[in-house]
Amino acid sequence: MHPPRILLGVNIDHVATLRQARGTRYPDPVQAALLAEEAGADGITVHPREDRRHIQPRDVRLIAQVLNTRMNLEMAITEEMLTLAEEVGPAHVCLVPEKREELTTEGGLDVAGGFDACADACARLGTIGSDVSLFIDPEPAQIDAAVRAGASTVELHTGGFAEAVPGSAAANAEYQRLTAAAVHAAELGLVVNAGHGLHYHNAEAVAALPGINELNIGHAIIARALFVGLKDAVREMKRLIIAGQEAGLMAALDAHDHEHEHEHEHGQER
Ligand SMILES: CC(=O)[C@@H](O)[C@H](O)COP(=O)(O)O
Ligand SMILES: NCC(=O)COP(=O)(O)O
Repeated sequence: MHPPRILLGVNIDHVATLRQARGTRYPDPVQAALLAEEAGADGITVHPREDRRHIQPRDVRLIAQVLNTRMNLEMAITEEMLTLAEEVGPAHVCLVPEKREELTTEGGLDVAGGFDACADACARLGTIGSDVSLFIDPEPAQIDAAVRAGASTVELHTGGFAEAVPGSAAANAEYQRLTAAAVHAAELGLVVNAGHGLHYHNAEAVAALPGINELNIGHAIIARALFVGLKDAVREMKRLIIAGQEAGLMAALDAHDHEHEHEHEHGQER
């Protein structure tokens, strides 16, 4: 049976980055969210940061009122953000680590190290009906802790893979790490998403990882939109990740057939 088609969550933070750079009213992330949906986005991701560098709480409130798909609210575990989540009631919340001085999210949430805060946030967000995801490095200990904390989903941080030189030993090692993590998380019953730093040259490979439910992609799509328009940028990314998922499924089938042939040959030798 064919698994469900891979989903694309479009992160629109960087529409707001451009607006905040000049303090104008445009470009409007609300408009971006609706255009992305029209082009086939399966969900819209927003990450209001403590320093308000891009998406503002007001954007989050407005977007929540007009979305036709679902909101994935990325947030640090702070009282202010938990209160915002309770107010807007997003379908999904992804808990992320946050540092003011970072250019972008540098690592995954340390669920094992900050277990009580994560488990409390999962329980609190569960009461408003949000599915809670934890944005983690592709490490078995973090995946195990995510299950214990009560999360339904993990988002594997793909930054290590995205930043490695394509085709290098480091990129291959990161890819193996992501593969093992995706398998491990799925075996534990978690929904497995992935994201961060993905673009038009690496997202297909990540979509081919086993059992990926959704990729969340922002910066590259908004950047591409400058040249081709937001709708085409979303459509292109969607085509790429669906092709990646298909390629991953074909490769898994080939590997499975190969294994059976091997077993058969060895069986006959005995
Ligand atoms: C948590 C995560 O993966 C980030 O990708 C985030 O949503 C991007 O944040 P910035 O765009 O603020 O770097
Ligand atoms: N969680 C990842 C995300 O929302 C998008 O990250 P990026 O594509 O902007 O790096």
